[in-house]
Amino acid sequence: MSDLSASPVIPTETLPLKAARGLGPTLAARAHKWDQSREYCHENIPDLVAAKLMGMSIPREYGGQGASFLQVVDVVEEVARHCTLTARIIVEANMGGISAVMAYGTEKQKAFCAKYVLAGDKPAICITEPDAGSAATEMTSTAQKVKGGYRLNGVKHWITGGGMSKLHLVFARVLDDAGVDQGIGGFLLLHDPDNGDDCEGFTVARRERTMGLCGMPEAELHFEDAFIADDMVVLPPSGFKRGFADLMTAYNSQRVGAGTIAMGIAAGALDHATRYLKEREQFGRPIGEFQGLQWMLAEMDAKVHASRLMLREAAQTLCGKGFPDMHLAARAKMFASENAISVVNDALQMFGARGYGSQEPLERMYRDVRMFTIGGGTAQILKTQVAGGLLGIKVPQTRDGYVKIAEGSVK
Ligand SMILES: CC(C)(COP(=O)(O)OP(=O)(O)OC[C@H]1O[C@@H](n2cnc3c(N)ncnc32)[C@H](O)[C@@H]1OP(=O)(O)O)[C@@H](O)C(=O)NCCC(=O)NCCSC(=O)CCS(=O)O
Ligand SMILES: Cc1cc2nc3c(=O)[nH]c(=O)nc-3n(C[C@H](O)[C@H](O)[C@H](O)COP(=O)(O)OP(=O)(O)OC[C@H]3O[C@@H](n4cnc5c(N)ncnc54)[C@H](O)[C@@H]3O)c2cc1C
Repeated sequence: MSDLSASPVIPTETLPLKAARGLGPTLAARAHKWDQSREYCHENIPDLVAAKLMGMSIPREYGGQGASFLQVVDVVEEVARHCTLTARIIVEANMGGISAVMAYGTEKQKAFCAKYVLAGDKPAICITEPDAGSAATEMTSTAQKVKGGYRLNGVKHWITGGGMSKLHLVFARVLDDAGVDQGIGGFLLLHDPDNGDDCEGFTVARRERTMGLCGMPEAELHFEDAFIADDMVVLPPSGFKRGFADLMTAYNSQRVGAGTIAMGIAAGALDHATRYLKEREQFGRPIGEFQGLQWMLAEMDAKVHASRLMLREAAQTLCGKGFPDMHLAARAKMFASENAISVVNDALQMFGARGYGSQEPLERMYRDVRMFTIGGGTAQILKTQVAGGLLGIKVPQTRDGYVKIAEGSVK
């Protein structure tokens, strides 16, 4: 468990954090390559495995380090300063889907998933569909109960790592033998064709061409009667009826991780800007002597630091199921992602034309950071969630949502 007495500011100097700090310059030197080639950073994976950063949050009994979410976010911030792509891999190798399995899974599922993640696999979490993005509970992918398991049907898109990830946690609407909707469950699907584990009925249909994080595949996945055996169903603790709530409770850890990547990019951009303000001279003096830029720098620093504090608070304020509190996670991720875009934008501005070119990492960081008010729950959705918490009311978004509450059909 995390050291809850840890200072809210100074990261605990853990072995993983030391390892991440040691890897920083190497990751930074390679980051441009993945961005330009749009290739996955396979070369980084052995370094992450050797540094025990893949699956550091997995309990020791399954081969991990048993690291807390607080210790994970410290590593994520450090890596994100240098390479967004690698930071996203570390988040999904320690939070979100893998954390749901470690919390809700069977012994077999935990050991099975730990093996892949510890060996370097970044699991994919499959929630979003073409017609169910923010309105995730309107997903139409189904898991029809059949003898020995379930048949998955549907389309998921914007799946991070699609085509690269071996493990997939697929959210789907469970239908019993009679086709009656039971609620939403999580289904573990292995896609590892190089090792003969190709799931029939599962296809990677296409890859998005993205503005940032260019080395990470964002793919559309098709499920056509893909069979998932009973023992690969992640049964949420409250059953399928509240399966979405339980699975999203686990997902809140990934929201904190995603917000930390955004903050880490901004922290890295702040480092670059601070360096440049002392290096660049105009009017016979370092541009850092101009008060306007000094004030910008101070504001950037405050935004990064406030984000860091909120994220570290969320990482260590755990709900009953051992995951970050929903509202703290939403607030931290919303705040960090919006402010990170602003900070990276200002840092790029301080470089003048140089910031707009590829001699500095700022333009890549600016393209990378832009996703974080969208992926992981948009800033708008998270603000609604925070407001609902502040008001102490449910905030249904469908037109009949409030009617159902009034009628008592929705609690
Ligand atoms: C918009 C939503 C919040 C859901 O809204 P709905 O009005 O459709 O449904 P609700 O009644 O609000 O929720 C149903 C049920 O689940 C509980 N819930 C919802 N969210 C959470 C949460 N984060 N933590 C815990 N519990 C949650 C809610 O309280 C209800 O429970 P009760 O029935 O009241 O007990 C939701 O659809 C939403 O979050 N939409 C955004 C979609 C999203 O975040 N997608 C992420 C996909 S993965 C990704 O993007 C990866 C990229 S990243 O870098 O990580
Ligand atoms: C880089 C990247 C990686 C991703 N990785 C994954 C992944 O690994 N797994 C996965 O499942 N998904 C992933 N996603 C998908 C992501 O979760 C969705 O894009 C996100 O939930 C928003 O859904 P949408 O794109 O359909 O936008 P929409 O829901 O169509 O929203 C469009 C706009 O309307 C706003 N909006 C919608 N509803 C409301 C409302 N009720 N109130 C106010 N505003 C509203 C939104 O905030 C947004 O501005 C990823 C997305 C990106 C960009």
